This record gives sequence, structure tokens and C-alpha cells, in this order.
Amino acid sequence: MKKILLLSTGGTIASVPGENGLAPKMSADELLHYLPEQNRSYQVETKIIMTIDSTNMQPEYWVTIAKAVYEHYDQYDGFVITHGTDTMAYTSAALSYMLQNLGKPVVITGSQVPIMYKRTDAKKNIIDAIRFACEPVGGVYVVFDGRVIIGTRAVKMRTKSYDAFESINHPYIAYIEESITYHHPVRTVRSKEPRLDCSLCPDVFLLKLLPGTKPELFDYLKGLYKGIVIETFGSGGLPFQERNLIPKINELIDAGIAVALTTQCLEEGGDLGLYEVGRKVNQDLIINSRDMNTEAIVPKFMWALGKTTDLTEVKKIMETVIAGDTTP
Ligand SMILES: NC(=O)C[C@H](N)C(=O)O
Repeated sequence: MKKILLLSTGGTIASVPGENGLAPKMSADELLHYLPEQNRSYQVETKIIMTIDSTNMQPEYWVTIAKAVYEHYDQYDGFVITHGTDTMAYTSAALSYMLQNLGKPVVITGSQVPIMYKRTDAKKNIIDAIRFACEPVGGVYVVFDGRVIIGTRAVKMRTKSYDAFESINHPYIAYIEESITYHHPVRTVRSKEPRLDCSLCPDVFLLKLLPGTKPELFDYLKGLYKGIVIETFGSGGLPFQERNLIPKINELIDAGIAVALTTQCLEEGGDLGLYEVGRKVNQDLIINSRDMNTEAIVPKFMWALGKTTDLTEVKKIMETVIAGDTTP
């Protein structure tokens, strides 16, 4: 019989209505009590890690979650983490970097509707997550609405519908119905020991450009952050007429701040070399995020900057494919 550890962190799934609206209150044990009794081929044990709305998630809490999995790694066959949906994709990506060489599944799930409500999606999602946590695969996964997504590729697309998450720039791994049907192969490392690598520098900023972004903004950011992710237009376009951002970005790099460029387009990634507007920045040190999702770029950047402040090294880590985060 498979032994699974269910770790709860809060979210809508564990929320109850109160005077100020929905707030997470339930423990992992209470969540489990809502599941129908069935002839289970698994045994689930529980542990509360935290009880927060995932809006309040912090990089330091990702470390707490990673450590909880790592500390119990040998005692269980798989792990399920219940989590709020709003920042679930950031957490799943963060865990994908911090938990290396996984030979067992770490599955994150949540729900759009609290488990105590009649029309909840929580029961299905938890049962699906437990079922996938029994599979002989390693790595971090998001299981939601019957779909399995690798941890670095999930994006929350919808605020209300049950199919909140999509796998962006990567195929779905599997679909969970009566049985689990795989659609994409997963590589499981069994020969190596799992490794906890949770060096994190939280000083990362994310900037979405708009027509008219003020270059002076970067002077302010320079003193506050060690890494800046810029969501550019289209394939990597940065404005260089009127409010010219290029000198400011090069100044940041000269000051030792790492700059990663990505695109505001959700699908197909950026290509900095394509247009004149993308080629004008310091090509040697600017980080090209290609088709990584922002939810993965941010924790990866924190993780890379937690190891080194050498911009060449940071660029190397960021541009290395890890846990399927970029299309090679
Ligand atoms: N559906 C949810 O879980 C949303 C909730 N605000 C959270 O992220 O914790």
C-alpha cells in the first residue's frame, strides 16, 4: 500500500465563510474527513504547514514547504500539498528548483470552491492529486481539474472556472479520469539522492511595460532589487524612442543588477534577436527567458541570485533548462 503525506497550506480549498469573507481555517486532517470513504489502495497521513490565503505567500514560505517535503522524503511514497490557487504556480515552480533529483511525485492542488460547499471541486482535485502521488514518477506537478502539469509550466488562467490552470508552452503530462492517461513522458531520477537547494534571494522585481513607461523608474529600482524581470512587448521589444529605456537597462546591468527579459505574450516565448527594438540592450549579460513562464522566471531568478551575484553566472543558471521550464 502506498503511503502519501498530505501537507496543507491553506487556500480556498480550506476556507470557510466568515464576517470578512472566505478565509482558510481547515487543517489537512479536516480536509481529509470530507473525502468519501472508499476502498483505498493508499494510506494518507497529514501535516499542517501553514494556513494562509496564497495571496499572502512569501518566498521564505516556499522554503518551509520544500523543507517539509524533504524532511519526510524517506517515509512516504508521494506528497500532496494543498494550496491556494492564486500563487500556486509560483510555489510549484519554486519547489521544482528547490527540490532536485526527485524520485517521487510532489503534487500541488487546490480548488476554486471551498471543500465545505456542495458544488466544490476540492474533493475531486484532492483525490486526483493523491492518485497521481501514487504514480511511479518523480518531480513537482500541479494536478487540477483532471489535468497534470509539470511544476514549472502551470499558469492560473481563470479566476472562477474549475479549469483554472493550463499548461503553457509545454504539453500536459497526463489526464486523470477513471484511469491515468499519460500524454507526455516524464523522466524520473532514481539513481541520485534528492537534494534540497533552497538558497533564495527575494530581491526580485517584476515590471510589465506599457506604452509610456518612465525610464526614471529604473533609478528607483536600482537601489531596491538585485534582479529585475521585464515583461517586454511581443518577441522582446523595449521602447527606445521618446521614453528610451535602453540606457537605463544598460545602467542597471553596469551597476550589477541582473535583468531578465520575457514577453507579455503567454505563448511561444520571446526572441530578442528578431527586431531592432529587441537588440539594443547589453546582449552579453541580459537574460533571455525564452518561453519560460513568468511564474517560473521569478522563483528561478530568486534561486539563482541566492547562489551568486556574478551576472555571467546568474545568466548561465537562468538560461539552463531546469525541470522542463524552457523548450530546449
Ligand atoms: N482559489 C483559491 O485558492 C484562491 C485563494 N485566494 C488563494 O489563492 O488562496
